[in-house]
Amino acid sequence: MATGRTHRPATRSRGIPEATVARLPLYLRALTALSERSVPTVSSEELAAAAGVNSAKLRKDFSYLGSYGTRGVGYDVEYLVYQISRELGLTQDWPVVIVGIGNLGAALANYGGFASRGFRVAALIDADPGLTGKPVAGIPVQHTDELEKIIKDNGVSIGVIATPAGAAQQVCDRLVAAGVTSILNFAPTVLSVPDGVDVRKVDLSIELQILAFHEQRKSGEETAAGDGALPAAVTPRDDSTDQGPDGDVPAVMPA
Ligand SMILES: NC(=O)c1ccc[n+]([C@@H]2O[C@H](COP(=O)([O-])OP(=O)(O)OC[C@H]3O[C@@H](n4cnc5c(N)ncnc54)[C@H](O)[C@@H]3O)[C@@H](O)[C@H]2O)c1
Repeated sequence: MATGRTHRPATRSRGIPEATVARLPLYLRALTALSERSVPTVSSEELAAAAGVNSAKLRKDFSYLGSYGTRGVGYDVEYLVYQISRELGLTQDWPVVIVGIGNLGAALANYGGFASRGFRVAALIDADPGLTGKPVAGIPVQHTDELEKIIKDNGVSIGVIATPAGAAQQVCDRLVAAGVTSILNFAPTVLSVPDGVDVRKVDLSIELQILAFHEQRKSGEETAAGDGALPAAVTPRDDSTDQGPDGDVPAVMPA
């Protein structure tokens, strides 16, 4: 559920659009579930439904991979798993460091889903000397003094930041200077990075705010429907009557 942007052009150098890249993990998750059930082939419609994507978009996405499926048979599940994994760079092991081993960092360290997807937690790093040497998820926490050495020794290119917002930029700068080129940022702050460094931001509160917006809109529509009126989004506007008492235009949310 990563949100945010990567510092990359909209189309990757190999011609795969960034929006397609963002959907590949959705296909992979659906395909992995089919593979676990030993399903040999899948139609574009079935896979699109399982991934929550429109089937025409799926076919277009797969054409970038050179995968067109077989008419009447569909796509070979195992081969597509391999193709997408290869395209996403998941056929190799990616050592990851997590910086900031508080509530969130510890939860991430304990998350089994990283390893099963080829992301090995190589080290846990925290500035609190009281945590140094303490095992979290079986891995002893190391002090930030060791950050550069840890990155170099483990060949780490992906860093996860789970520190307070105030420390995140400084941690990011150190990670980048040490050779990290991809950052997953959980701290609620915008990070500045040089060209060539990808940042993805995860922010649950932003996701919740977007849901709140939709909830508000839905309840507005229900109220309007309950009143026997059309939902606000489709209520025809009558500019002669919808001015508020002091001339303000009432807040009607456009569709
Ligand atoms: N993205 C999300 O959806 C989401 C959800 C929860 C929390 N958060 C954010 O994640 C961060 C961590 O939250 P938490 O609840 O785990 O906080 P926490 O206070 O439990 O843990 C923060 C840890 O960072 C360490 N730290 C502080 N400065 C550091 C530095 N310079 N270098 C290395 N480590 C340092 C602290 O010692 C502490 O162990 C916060 O920024 C919080 O806002 C984001």
